[in-house]
Amino acid sequence: MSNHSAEPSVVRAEDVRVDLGTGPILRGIDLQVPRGQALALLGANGSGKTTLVKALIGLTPLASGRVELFGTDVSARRSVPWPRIGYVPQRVSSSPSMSATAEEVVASGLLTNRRLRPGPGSRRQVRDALAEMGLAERARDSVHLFSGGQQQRVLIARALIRQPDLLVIDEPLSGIDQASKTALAASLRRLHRAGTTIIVVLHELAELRPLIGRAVTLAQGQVVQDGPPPVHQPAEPGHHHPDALPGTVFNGYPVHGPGGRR
Ligand SMILES: Nc1ncnc2c1ncn2[C@@H]1O[C@H](COP(=O)(O)OP(=O)(O)OP(=O)(O)O)[C@@H](O)[C@H]1O
Repeated sequence: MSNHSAEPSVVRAEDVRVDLGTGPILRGIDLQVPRGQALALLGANGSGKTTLVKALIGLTPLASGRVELFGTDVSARRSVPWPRIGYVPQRVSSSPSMSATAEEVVASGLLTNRRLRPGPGSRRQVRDALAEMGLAERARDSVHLFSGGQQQRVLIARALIRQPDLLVIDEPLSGIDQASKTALAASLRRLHRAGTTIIVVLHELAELRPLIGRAVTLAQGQVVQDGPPPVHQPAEPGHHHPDALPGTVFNGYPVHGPGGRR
């Protein structure tokens, strides 16, 4: 990985631990994300992906450790640079057992609007953001009429409206229609080319594979793999591909195939 020592990393997490409920959810997380990187956070259900992205942007308190955003310590959660962050929480309907709370959805709007009063150019910005997500024609329609994928794109447009330096998206591909997946992948590629740092929580790389430069895999609250995106990935996280060669790694897990097989 190249060393961007001239400027602070967009994200720098050191030995992060998060405790929720009865025990540790994340342990010993070290993560540096340089400017302009498109990073996928992979891992099985419950491995801690959502908790990690929320900890990185100050929405979940740390039990110990430290997080810096753009060189500023945000561990105390008082100095999170909201205007530079676009956050799109996990869709409620994509995960009924671990749905985003109303607070989280509201927080995502706060991150977007806290320092911005709608000004003379705001309508244009809204239209531009919706157009970016392929929804220019739907600007005046009520979102409860939208498909899940369209609603997801509206949320992303809300995160994009002020052109954040860091975009954090939780499971954008889950349960959305193919047109929305394609539109989303194209939009994220454009943002990446424009220099936006992107952290995206995914079950599988799928349509976003061409975008992703680095994949970090979590298992049971710890980083178990960090590097270029895996070449092959099983459809079901945590399941080994039947053609896996011994000693290879799929989705972050070493594959121990049968002895003499090549
Ligand atoms: N507020 C909470 N209180 C107690 N436990 C929690 C809380 N939030 C998450 N957890 C637990 O922390 C673990 C990690 O959850 P998290 O949502 O971060 O995982 P994930 O990798 O994003 O999973 P998924 O892919 O299902 O969204 C799970 O065991 C979950 O039950």
